[in-house]
Amino acid sequence: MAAITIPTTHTLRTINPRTRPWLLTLRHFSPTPFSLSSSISAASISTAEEEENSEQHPSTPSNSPPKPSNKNASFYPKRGQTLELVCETLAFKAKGVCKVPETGFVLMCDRALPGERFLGRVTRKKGSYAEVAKVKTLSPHHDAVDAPCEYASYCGGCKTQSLSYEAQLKYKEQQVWEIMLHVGKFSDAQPDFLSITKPIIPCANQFHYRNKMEFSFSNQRWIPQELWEEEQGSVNDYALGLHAPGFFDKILNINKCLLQSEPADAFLLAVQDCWRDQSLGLSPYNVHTHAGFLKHLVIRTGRDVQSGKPEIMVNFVTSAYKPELLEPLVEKVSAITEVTSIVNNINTSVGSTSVGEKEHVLYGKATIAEVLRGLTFQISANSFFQTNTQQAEVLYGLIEDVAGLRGDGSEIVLDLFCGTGTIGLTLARRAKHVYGYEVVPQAIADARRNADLNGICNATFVQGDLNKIDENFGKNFPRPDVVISDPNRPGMHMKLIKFLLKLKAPRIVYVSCNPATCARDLDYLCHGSVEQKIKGCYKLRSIQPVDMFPHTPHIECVCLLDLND
Ligand SMILES: C[S@@+](CC[C@H](N)C(=O)[O-])C[C@H]1O[C@@H](n2cnc3c(N)ncnc32)[C@H](O)[C@@H]1O
Repeated sequence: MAAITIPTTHTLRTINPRTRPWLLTLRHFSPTPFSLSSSISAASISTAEEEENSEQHPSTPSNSPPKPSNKNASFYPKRGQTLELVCETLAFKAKGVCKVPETGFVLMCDRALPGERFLGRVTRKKGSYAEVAKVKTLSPHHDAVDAPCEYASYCGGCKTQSLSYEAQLKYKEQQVWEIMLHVGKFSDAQPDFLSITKPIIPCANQFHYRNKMEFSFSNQRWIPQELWEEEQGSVNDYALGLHAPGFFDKILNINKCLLQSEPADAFLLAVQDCWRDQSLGLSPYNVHTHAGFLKHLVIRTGRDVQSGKPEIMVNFVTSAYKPELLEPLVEKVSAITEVTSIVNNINTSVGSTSVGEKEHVLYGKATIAEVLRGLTFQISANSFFQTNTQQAEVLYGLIEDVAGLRGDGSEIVLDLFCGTGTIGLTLARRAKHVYGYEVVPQAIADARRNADLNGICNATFVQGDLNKIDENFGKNFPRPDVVISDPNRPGMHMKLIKFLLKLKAPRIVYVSCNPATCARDLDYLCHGSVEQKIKGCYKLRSIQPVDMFPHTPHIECVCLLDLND
């Protein structure tokens, strides 16, 4: 670890947030028809999960990519063509944006970083832009630093480890700005836009910040081309690790991950040391043939709330319930001091999800504990809990600030997508009552238990699918003073947006882990949509990006909306 230079929080906070010089560069970008902005809106909402959801939002930018302009029609790359390119900036999901000289045609390249000159092969044409795969770097990117992780150049987890942290922050902030303009349809000509979009809050710990990591087992270890020679003659083809970028069936074997907690890293190594032992007779799951037993290993780190010592929860996800098969492995790893819980989720589906249809406790407790904003939370294996505990303190502090509760115990809070109740329970201390809604039954059970555990009596948690609400939704709680909405990546369903526009709560705090769907939903809430027959009635007061996940493309935002007068 000595090789990692971690900038101090102090240094990071001295990036001058007020001047934000990148804004000048950005303004130069915007007037071209095939600017970064059009590529962002075209490429923005495209994870499988989100595509599934996109039917609800026929006008999402992903469904209507901008038409090529005449200027760009003069150049249209052919699939398989190799081009020499320079990456100009980073767009959403940390895709490198390049332009063909003279025509300005946009090409997006995964893992190309700003300033990098490289050869790229056109892999896909997507209407107004094309995607390229990097073939060879010709000269390195700007703001380059040595990536401390040995897997950084081929692991699907981190994409920007070799970019200085200051530069990562700059591009994240820039992406939020661009998305709010081009997807959210807010205007930077609006005099207060600069004060509405707040500077990104850096993460104090840039390594070992994750309290949860999910690794996959595979019977076919993926070896990157660079390592072919080195790995020749490897005895075992089995892998336990992370996906190669863009592949569901290629697993890179990983012995340590600099993003997860140090105890979790030691635990991973211990599992790696024994799971292939032939005497155990354990087979990894094959995603093609669907044969095999071990699917995923999920490691969660919490702490003993009394001593503060780290505790580990292990979740073995298997294709069948065969506790006798797992027994020898469980015996070995339960000897590790930090391990306080081992559960087994049984997932018989052919999909790659780690959530089981059934869960069995194999050792210790069924939950793990964590302390957040002075409250204790018990978390089950399948319940959502913010993955970066330390930065969650910062995030929840912000949410509390913008929620602006008077603190006299007179106000009602509606906590949508409440998970284990963390946000609602931190606000309950200042509210009259909190009503939380969440789809995962285990998370609701955790939320209720967490309320009891912390002696909170003014919170009600209800299990339900917020994508399937009907006209009865809203009849079981009084009109809220503040709505907190913290959806997962697909954002809010149109039914929920329509409900909120009818409910007209004075204030909405929208917490988002996907700026593209966030911008789309803010557009609906503020500007409405002729297509959706909705009239916006909110005014955007602030957008605060928060970096919860250094070295990855993920960006969290806390947005405040006030009801129009
Ligand atoms: C980003 S998490 C936020 C959880 C919580 N607010 C927190 O900070 O820990 C999103 C939550 O939404 C839940 N969720 C996803 N889809 C949902 C749906 N259709 N209806 C209700 N809850 C849903 C997930 O299970 C998850 O707990």
